[in-house]
Amino acid sequence: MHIRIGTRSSRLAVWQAEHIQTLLQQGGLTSELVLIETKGDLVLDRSLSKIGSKGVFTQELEDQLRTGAIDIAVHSAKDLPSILPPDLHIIAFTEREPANDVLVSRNKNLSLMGGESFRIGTSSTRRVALLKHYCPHLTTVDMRGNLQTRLRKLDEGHCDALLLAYAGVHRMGYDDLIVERLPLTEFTPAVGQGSIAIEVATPSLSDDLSEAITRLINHAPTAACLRAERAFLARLEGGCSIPSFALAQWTDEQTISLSGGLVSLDGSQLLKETFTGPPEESHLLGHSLAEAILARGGDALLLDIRAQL
Ligand SMILES: NCc1[nH]cc(CCC(=O)O)c1CC(=O)O
Repeated sequence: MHIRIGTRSSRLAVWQAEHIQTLLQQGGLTSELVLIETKGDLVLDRSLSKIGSKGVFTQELEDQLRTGAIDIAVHSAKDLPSILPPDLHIIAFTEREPANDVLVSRNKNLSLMGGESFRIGTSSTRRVALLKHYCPHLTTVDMRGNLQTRLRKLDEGHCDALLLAYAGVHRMGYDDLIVERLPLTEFTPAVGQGSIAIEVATPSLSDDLSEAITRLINHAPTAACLRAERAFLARLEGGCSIPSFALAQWTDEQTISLSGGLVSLDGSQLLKETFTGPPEESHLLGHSLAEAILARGGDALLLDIRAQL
């Protein structure tokens, strides 16, 4: 059967959809891309938290899944809300790229820990808050738009550097512009960063086809990690706009370690915990992490964050 793949039309989104297309092709499945604009692509003059907390980059693709205009939707796992409506499901997560953030600049001498002050372009509440916490000497410049737009703004002098996900920078072939790889322990990524997710609507795709796609694309170790991270985010009822962070990693064959937490928007308060457990209990791991963070003052912090966004 021929598969219609729904994707946003940014270069990164199309790269990711073509990557999925290649994996399907290797299993003998043909496909085509259907480009769909989302609110997050069209509204560029407001921060994501102001546009709406959930589904900014996914809603229009989900609408097309439901009408049957597309068979699968390809998203950055990071952009997919942690709680999906009951008729929508994730059937695969690709093997994760290194999940860390990177500093991108034309100036090779810049470093976050270098002590000198410069301007970093980012629109992510997590990155702004972590920068305020760990690097208070730096300033941030609000910057929306796709990777190419941000690089153009960098070149036009709106900022001195960008803070971006390694995965996107690498997929776009901009590795040469990376001047620093940020440590996962301090700059813990957003839930799902570095993996690509396949979403389907229940009645429109046959079980056989769905299973075939899962077999070709899903990376089980990554999926176990993302289940833990997404359970954490679901318990916080957070979208991509709250300054939360979490990363699950395999410690050995049997165990997953999940570190994550919350940081206040001004960076003054940072809550972080690590939980370890078996992959079959990854959901519980995420839930436990969230409960621990909420109990340590995260509940009040979340209220505060929501009131300010
Ligand atoms: N919200 C934007 C977004 N969504 C996914 C990625 C990068 C690719 C990935 O994490 O898989 C990016 C860009 C960025 O954060 O730098």
